[in-house]
Amino acid sequence: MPRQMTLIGFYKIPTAHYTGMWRHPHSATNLLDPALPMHAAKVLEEGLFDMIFMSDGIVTPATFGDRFDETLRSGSQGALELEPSVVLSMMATATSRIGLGGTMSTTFMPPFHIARILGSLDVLSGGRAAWNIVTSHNDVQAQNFGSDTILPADQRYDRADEVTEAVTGLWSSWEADAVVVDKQTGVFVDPEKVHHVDYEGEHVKVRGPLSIPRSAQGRPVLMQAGSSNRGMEFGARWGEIIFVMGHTPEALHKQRAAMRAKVAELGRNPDDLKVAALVQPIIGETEAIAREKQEFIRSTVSVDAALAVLSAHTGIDLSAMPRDTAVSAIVDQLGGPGARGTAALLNQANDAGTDGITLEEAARKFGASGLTPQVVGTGEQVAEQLRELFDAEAADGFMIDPTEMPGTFESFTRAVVPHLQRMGVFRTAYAGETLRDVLGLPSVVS
Ligand SMILES: Cc1cc2nc3c(=O)[nH]c(=O)nc-3n(C[C@H](O)[C@H](O)[C@H](O)COP(=O)(O)O)c2cc1C
Repeated sequence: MPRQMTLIGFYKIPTAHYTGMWRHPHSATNLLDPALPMHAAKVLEEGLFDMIFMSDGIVTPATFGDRFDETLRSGSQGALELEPSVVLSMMATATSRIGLGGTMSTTFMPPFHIARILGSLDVLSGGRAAWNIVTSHNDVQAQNFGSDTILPADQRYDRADEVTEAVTGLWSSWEADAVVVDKQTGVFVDPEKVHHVDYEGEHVKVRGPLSIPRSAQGRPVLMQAGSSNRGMEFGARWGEIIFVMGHTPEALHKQRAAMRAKVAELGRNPDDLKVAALVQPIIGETEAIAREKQEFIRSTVSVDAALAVLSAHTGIDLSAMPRDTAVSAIVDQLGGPGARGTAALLNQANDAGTDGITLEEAARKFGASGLTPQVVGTGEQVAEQLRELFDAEAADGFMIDPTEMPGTFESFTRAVVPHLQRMGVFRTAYAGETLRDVLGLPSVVS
């Protein structure tokens, strides 16, 4: 079978990367009704997506003007953040095949907690869970978890290695056939097939075993999105799906090749890694309608809301900075935790213009898509652009960044997926029951 594309839907409320998503006339308003995430998951399952994914920021962003006011007032990213595993559990009950990806931070969550929550989701969903492993970014997050400051980035990744070793150890603490449940003999679980983990690192310590058996797919799929050298090293060791952001096909191709090379260096098969690029599709009945939609999105960006998100991402309070400051001048200041990826993206956006862009122009771009590349056109044209990126090996698949919730998922499923299928780059039926089967990833034995 020819190489098949991986598709992941980014479920995020009130907004994903387009700061005005919740205000879009086609977006739902029942944001706290479980019917909304359940519907979104069902729509993506109809479109045979590999997974629905939820990120988690674990803080109300408050860098802009040193207050959370603009974030909350404008409903920009982080204004509302439901705990992913709870929402994913509801999605699980509404679906039977689609993967369920959730984010948990290795910096703040103990390994037993992570292993148990995602392990439970994995067991109860029939082997459909995935863990987006993040190390978090800043002190304000740490302040929600009992510390004044966050560990330095490299130490966070050292801790993440230990937490992931412990979590995967816990997920392996029950042998596959440990559960007996034989009413005749009265044996519930074979204790010979359940083992302590006795993990002891510099940062974490856990005895185990886990209090739940293995899932149908052995353990949840591991996802990651590091962009620093240390982050990529971590991703190469653990990642089965890696998220990337790139402004050009060349930049994406380079990132994918670099990740595959690092994976191979560690003795893993690079084909066991799916590199998923973020894209924001804008789909119209005609190309002209799609362009109008793109312009509508651009024109409804709030510069303050975008600057609030950008401030949170870079760790720099951009509230008092003159709007006509050249972006190149700001990029030079971006050295803080979590800022490198944003700085690199701003540089790419900047390079796209001949004279460079101002802070206000950057905020308008950032507020429309978070600098995620927009893919604009009819369903067929969007499918064609994705197929080109896929065929050029710029990515193994895509994370679909919505501009309307759940409208983007509905139009993508109905207008784009059939063309991808016709082109032979996307499945026409789910292969197998578990997420690992669907992704074509090896099952976990040990
Ligand atoms: C698509 C995508 C989703 C991400 N989701 C989260 C998230 O939910 N929570 C989080 O703290 N960081 C998230 N990140 C940030 C990454 O985990 C990572 O920290 C960032 O890309 C910077 O890389 P570095 O950690 O190597 O510096 C995400 C990044 C991308 C590209």
